[in-house]
Amino acid sequence: MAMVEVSGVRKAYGGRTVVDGISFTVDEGEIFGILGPNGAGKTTTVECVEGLRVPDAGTVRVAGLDPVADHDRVTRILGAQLQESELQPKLTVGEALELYAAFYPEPADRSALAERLGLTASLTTRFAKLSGGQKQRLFIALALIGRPRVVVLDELTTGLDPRARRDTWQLIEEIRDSGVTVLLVTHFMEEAQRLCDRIAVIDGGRIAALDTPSGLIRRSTASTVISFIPSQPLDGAELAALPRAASVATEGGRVVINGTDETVNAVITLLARRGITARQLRVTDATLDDAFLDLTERF
Ligand SMILES: Nc1ncnc2c1ncn2[C@@H]1O[C@H](COP(=O)(O)OP(=O)(O)OP(=O)(O)O)[C@@H](O)[C@H]1O
Repeated sequence: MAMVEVSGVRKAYGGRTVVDGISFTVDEGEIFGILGPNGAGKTTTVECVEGLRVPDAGTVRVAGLDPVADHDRVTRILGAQLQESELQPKLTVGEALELYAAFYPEPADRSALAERLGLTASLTTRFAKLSGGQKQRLFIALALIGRPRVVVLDELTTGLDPRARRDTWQLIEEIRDSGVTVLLVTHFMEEAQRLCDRIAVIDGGRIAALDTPSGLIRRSTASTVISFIPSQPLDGAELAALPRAASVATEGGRVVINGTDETVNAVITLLARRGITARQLRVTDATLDDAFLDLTERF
């Protein structure tokens, strides 16, 4: 079942279109990622899903409900992560949980939620004194306090150190495992690749691609990376002209070519023809990072 349906949504600010006909559905129980460069229209899109913004055209449904017309019912189904500025610095973790629990008719058990998010020891700590990771865990707890069926997490791990980020990823997976659908806005390829079942790549207010992480890598023109140190210098233009070569770079004597299997075969043939040996030859799958650059540049 589709938990979120976005269909032909458009939004302009002061005559400038920033969301230009976006459509996607998020199935119940999946982690759906929205990935895109700065200013692509990601936040505007999810704010339409949350009912915080009204689309100029198109429709949004959350569990079949209109987030604007059925705002109260949608608020009970959808948990949104707060922005930092929305919490009083003097509020303690326990008080914040109590305050937000009061908004819902059947809130989650506060102490169980605090325990699950590793906040039990910080219940009496004021918001201003929490670390970045603790703040993010509190925001997740507040998004879950109403026992939502879907949560929207917008750039949740920005500013966290690598360990806190990985801990947060684990939490997001646990949320999904508990049956909650997750709509995740992120800048981090590694995060999207690790967590998301499907990803919509948004660029310039439009969907540039929508697929599983491995599907996105496959569909990019740069799904394979071949790199080696040639025994003699090679002409970059000649390499760039090889079949399906998407990019060619030289990094400290090492030639790095993004392309497809066809490119790999062509490189090997070229080297053999020239009698050039390739030292430290490596052929690897491209990462989502490579695919993202390729997909957003092409769009
Ligand atoms: N209330 C507003 N009034 C005018 N312009 C806005 C408003 N909100 C957003 N914008 C502009 O709309 C564009 C899309 O913004 P949005 O926040 O949706 O992008 P984003 O993909 O989430 O970007 P980022 O990754 O930088 O957060 C940006 O150019 C932004 O400056």
